[in-house]
Amino acid sequence: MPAQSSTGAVGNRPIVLIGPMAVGKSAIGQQLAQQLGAPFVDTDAVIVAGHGSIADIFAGRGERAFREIEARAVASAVDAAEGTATVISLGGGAVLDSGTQQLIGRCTVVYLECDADTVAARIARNSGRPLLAGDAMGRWTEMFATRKPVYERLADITLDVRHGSISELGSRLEAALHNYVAAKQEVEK
Ligand SMILES: Nc1ncnc2c1ncn2[C@@H]1O[C@H](COP(=O)(O)OP(=O)(O)OP(=O)(O)O)[C@@H](O)[C@H]1O
Ligand SMILES: O=C(O)C1=C[C@@H](O)[C@@H](O)[C@H](O)C1
Ligand SMILES: [Mg+2]
Repeated sequence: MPAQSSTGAVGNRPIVLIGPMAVGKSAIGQQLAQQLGAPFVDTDAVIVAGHGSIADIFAGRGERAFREIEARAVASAVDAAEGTATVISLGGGAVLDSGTQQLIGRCTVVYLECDADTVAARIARNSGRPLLAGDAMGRWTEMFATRKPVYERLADITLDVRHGSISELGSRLEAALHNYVAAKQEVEK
């Protein structure tokens, strides 16, 4: 039995993780990539590597500039991943951009579904998320209410991440991807 599963069973499209802040996009994305033996890209990390901390970009250049940088980072990541099962974790607000919404139509989009109770402890330890400054939980809840319909509309797969460790959720996501790809192949026959 091989230690890692083949990426073939999860298709040859980039796998894009979306969802609100602190839901686990980066952690579960990295876990999934490791399981699949696939490349992993975290677009927030790409932005930080190229432009400095997200908090500094927001403070110095504003959210609008951040969103422009973010849209370019997502487009480059998706372009570079074309034809492969590269796992790409987006920032929580990346899908608000209409170009990004269109672009990830070429990918398998996974929405990590969560609730305020599950993320509360992680948000309380918040650091480096400028949009959660002040009343972090209030801000998270407000943003989630606005963004939830967008996440739901873009999702090919929805994974409930309210229970389970990062490695358990990685395994559940891999199984969900197998089912999704098999069902798609059946329809295309
Ligand atoms: N299922 C889980 N169990 C325990 N801890 C978790 C779980 N999922 C995520 N975490 C932890 O919660 C924190 C936030 O997770 P992560 O950074 O992956 O969120 P994110 O969705 O990428 O957030 P952002 O939108 O800000 O990038 C991290 O410390 C991560 O290790
Ligand atoms: O939800 C958001 O708007 C954000 C989420 C983070 O991943 C970062 O991209 C940034 O802090 C903004
Ligand atoms: Mg992240």
